[in-house]
Amino acid sequence: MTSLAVLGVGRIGGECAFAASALGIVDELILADVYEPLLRAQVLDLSHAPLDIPITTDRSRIREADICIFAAGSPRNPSVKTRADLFDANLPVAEACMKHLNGFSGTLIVVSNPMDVFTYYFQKKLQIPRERCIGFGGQLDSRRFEVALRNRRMDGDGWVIGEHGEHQIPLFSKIGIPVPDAERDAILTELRGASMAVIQGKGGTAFGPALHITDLIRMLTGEKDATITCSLSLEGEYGFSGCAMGVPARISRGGAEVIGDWELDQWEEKHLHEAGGFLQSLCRRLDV
Ligand SMILES: NC(=O)c1ccc[n+]([C@@H]2O[C@H](COP(=O)([O-])OP(=O)(O)OC[C@H]3O[C@@H](n4cnc5c(N)ncnc54)[C@H](O)[C@@H]3O)[C@@H](O)[C@H]2O)c1
Ligand SMILES: O=C(O)C[C@H](O)C(=O)O
Repeated sequence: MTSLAVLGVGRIGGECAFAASALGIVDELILADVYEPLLRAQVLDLSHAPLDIPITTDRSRIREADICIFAAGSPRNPSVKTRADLFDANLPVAEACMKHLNGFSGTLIVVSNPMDVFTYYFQKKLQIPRERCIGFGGQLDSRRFEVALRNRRMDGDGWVIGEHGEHQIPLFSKIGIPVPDAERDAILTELRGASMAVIQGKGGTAFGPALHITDLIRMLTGEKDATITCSLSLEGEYGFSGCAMGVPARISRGGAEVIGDWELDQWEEKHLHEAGGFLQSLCRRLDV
């Protein structure tokens, strides 16, 4: 039995609730949103699907959930340049959602942006083990990197670490062929704009993140073990603490275990240094 709570059932939260139920990987949904008409509509729409899944909107049940997705708060629109620009808009939302999570002992998947910042915020505020407070974004960024490589007829595993945002770092050293710095920079620029192209065309990203998140849920329920990149509070790994950041991690039923010994090349080290400094400065603004 796996119960999934979703805090914020807008575009991505709603899509995750639907995908996880349709794929049969959760047995109960606990849905919450401040906008009651949307919440009612999502429950109704799901109940009209040929799915046999109990759905509750009783917020007091969130803290009992096995897995909770935090997807509440504002998304970007074309005039919001970076995910970090959502900090001021979404911090009060995270603060408001804290009350539903007091005593939570499951695994929190943080989706709302700036995702790395809220991963750190919830892990520290809730004092849950860092293995059980996982920021989602690395799987999506890594996939986008693979697509960019494929479009250039370069095959290889696309690993992306760092911030889920402008300071993301595609790991060119892991694809097995040398890529000159100028081409790395061009690909990085393309990756920074990858989701904005979706936001401009359809208002927000949904299919990509939702299916990666269901995959993460499968790992957390023990259906499969895998190595992915995700955001975790760091305790000195890669030279950083005082922030959460995308790093390689082994995911299993126990949660996410940081893999701290991946070797990076000079270009990657330089970008990682900038990413860590940037996230540390954002996290210092939190009252944790
Ligand atoms: N990490 C990722 O890869 C990723 C992918 C997609 C979206 N996002 C982020 O997820 C967040 C949500 O995006 P979206 O497109 O679903 O936006 P959305 O506007 O469609 O949905 C957000 C929902 O949050 C609800 N909400 C606001 N305050 C709340 C509160 N205090 N309690 C409960 N619900 C509350 C709103 O009513 C709304 O329904 C954004 O910050 C977006 O940037 C991250
Ligand atoms: O880019 C965004 O604002 C949404 C999300 O973080 C994404 O990467 O799809």
